[in-house]
Amino acid sequence: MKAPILITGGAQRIGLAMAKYFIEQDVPVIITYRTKHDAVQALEAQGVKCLQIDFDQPDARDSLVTQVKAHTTQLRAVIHNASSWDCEKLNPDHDALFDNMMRIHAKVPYLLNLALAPLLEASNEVADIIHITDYVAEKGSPKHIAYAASKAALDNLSRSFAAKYAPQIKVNSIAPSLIIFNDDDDADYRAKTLKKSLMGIEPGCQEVISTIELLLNSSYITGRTLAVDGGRHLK
Ligand SMILES: NC(=O)C1=CN([C@@H]2O[C@H](COP(=O)(O)OP(=O)(O)OC[C@H]3O[C@@H](n4cnc5c(N)ncnc54)[C@H](OP(=O)(O)O)[C@@H]3O)[C@@H](O)[C@H]2O)C=CC1
Ligand SMILES: Nc1nc2c(c(=O)[nH]1)N=C([C@H](O)[C@@H](O)CO)CN2
Repeated sequence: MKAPILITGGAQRIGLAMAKYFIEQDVPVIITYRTKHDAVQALEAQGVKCLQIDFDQPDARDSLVTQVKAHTTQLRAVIHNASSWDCEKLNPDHDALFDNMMRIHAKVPYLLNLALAPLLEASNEVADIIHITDYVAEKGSPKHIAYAASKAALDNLSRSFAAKYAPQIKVNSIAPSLIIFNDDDDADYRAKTLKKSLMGIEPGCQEVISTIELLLNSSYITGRTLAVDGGRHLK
């Protein structure tokens, strides 16, 4: 029996695409979800262990670790995908915004990596931790200041945990720019965003999945950040 992959925020969009991909590859999957999207029922029918976890709740991390340990004795990978793309304009309580961004993007991955390491080390092959960050971790973002800073913190965790857990566990970041739009993104925003990269496309979830597979299949890449950004840094 293969060891499962844990994906946080797996009930919609990129996280859901990851879960569906690994199910198709006959890899056991555990997801966390906050909102019970329609997809959760379908995932459960396909054998995915779906855990309702709101990381803003104080007992969330302990509850997740307890439930994961009750479900499996080993993990093949943990993919920290759950995220809140909040901004200063929509959240005038900047004190709370900063704490919320740091919690979901840095504190939760930090504490889960420490708590779940024994399960990853029990894997019968080299295991992986993958942090899904963002291009703006490198560049910053005047409209998503706290978000970008929290993603930069998450990116830095890759280097510390890579050094701490090698050689049994590899730890890397994937730093996407535009992957998929949100349904409420209007035509003007879409056109403006597409122009920000050299490739000028909305690549879709498979772009991230292919990068995850590259990391899972590598025996050597660790402590690194793989940019998936269409050459945005050169525009
Ligand atoms: N989409 C894109 O183009 C890009 C995405 N990224 C990164 O890729 C990853 C996936 O992106 P995308 O699929 O768009 O992500 P989403 O914005 O769809 O968020 C993914 C999930 O995270 C969950 N989540 C948010 N806050 C919490 C919380 N406090 N507790 C538990 N779950 C929570 C959400 O739950 P709920 O459904 O309840 O809201 C949601 O289902 C993210 O890390 C994102 O930052 C980076 C650059 C571009
Ligand atoms: N949690 C999320 N993070 C990000 C999202 C998103 O929808 N959810 N979207 C983006 C944008 O696509 C941006 O990369 C381009 O405008 C960034 N992060």
